[in-house]
Amino acid sequence: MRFGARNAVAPRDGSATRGEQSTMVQVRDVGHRFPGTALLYEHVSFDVAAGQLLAVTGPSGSGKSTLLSLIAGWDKPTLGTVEVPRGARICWVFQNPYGPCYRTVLDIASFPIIARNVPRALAQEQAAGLLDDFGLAAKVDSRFCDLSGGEAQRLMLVRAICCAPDLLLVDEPTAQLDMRSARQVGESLSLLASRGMAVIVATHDPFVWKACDAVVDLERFMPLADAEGGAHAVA
Ligand SMILES: Nc1ncnc2c1ncn2[C@@H]1O[C@H](COP(=O)(O)OP(=O)(O)OP(=O)(O)O)[C@@H](O)[C@H]1O
Repeated sequence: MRFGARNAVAPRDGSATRGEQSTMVQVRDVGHRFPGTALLYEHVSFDVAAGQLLAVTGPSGSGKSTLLSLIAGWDKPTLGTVEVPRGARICWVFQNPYGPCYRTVLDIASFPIIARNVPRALAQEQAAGLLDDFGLAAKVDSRFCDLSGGEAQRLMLVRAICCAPDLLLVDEPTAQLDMRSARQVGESLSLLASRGMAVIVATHDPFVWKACDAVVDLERFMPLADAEGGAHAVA
């Protein structure tokens, strides 16, 4: 699929038209530079609706993580606008899985649910169901530090769902994973989107691209590429 930079990401199941979907992120004509540096990119425009999975790719240093932080509201774009509905819950999954070594997988996953005042037994039941969905049923009693890299990354995704976000931002989730684990993470991200959240993942990984509704390649938005004939988003 190839689409113009201003178009919405295609509906996941093809059933809804663009107007019927709730837009979670609207990026319009965005360009960004840090003080004293050149523009990383310009004229970046796309929408992401609830239930959609979008990859942001580009060479190292092209500004993938920076774009996520503009969407999260941590930074303001130098040019253009980024809009996320007021009150939307945003969750960020970092590149390196992190957790307390001696806590169990079930403890780590259920904590955000317990923190919303759900009784512990019910929270653990909900978390256990999600861990099962993400292939971690056999690991519920394992300690965090005994998990493989892929398992730990999938636990971070489960934990993110347990925070009940509307928008999930995921930064390079497969950087240290083998192909099988990378494919599993791609499938897990797709599962998250199918449950109704908007998911944006910064990634170089073709296994993750495959799972996505669309891919925005920042290389096409670098000022030089623009001078050579215009910017596009591709999928
Ligand atoms: N606060 C900052 N001040 C100045 N420059 C910055 C700042 N944050 C990031 N940069 C620079 O902006 C560029 C884009 O960084 P960013 O981390 O967004 O790239 P990336 O595409 O995610 O890279 P990678 O794939 O290597 O993780 C880099 O050259 C980086 O050094």
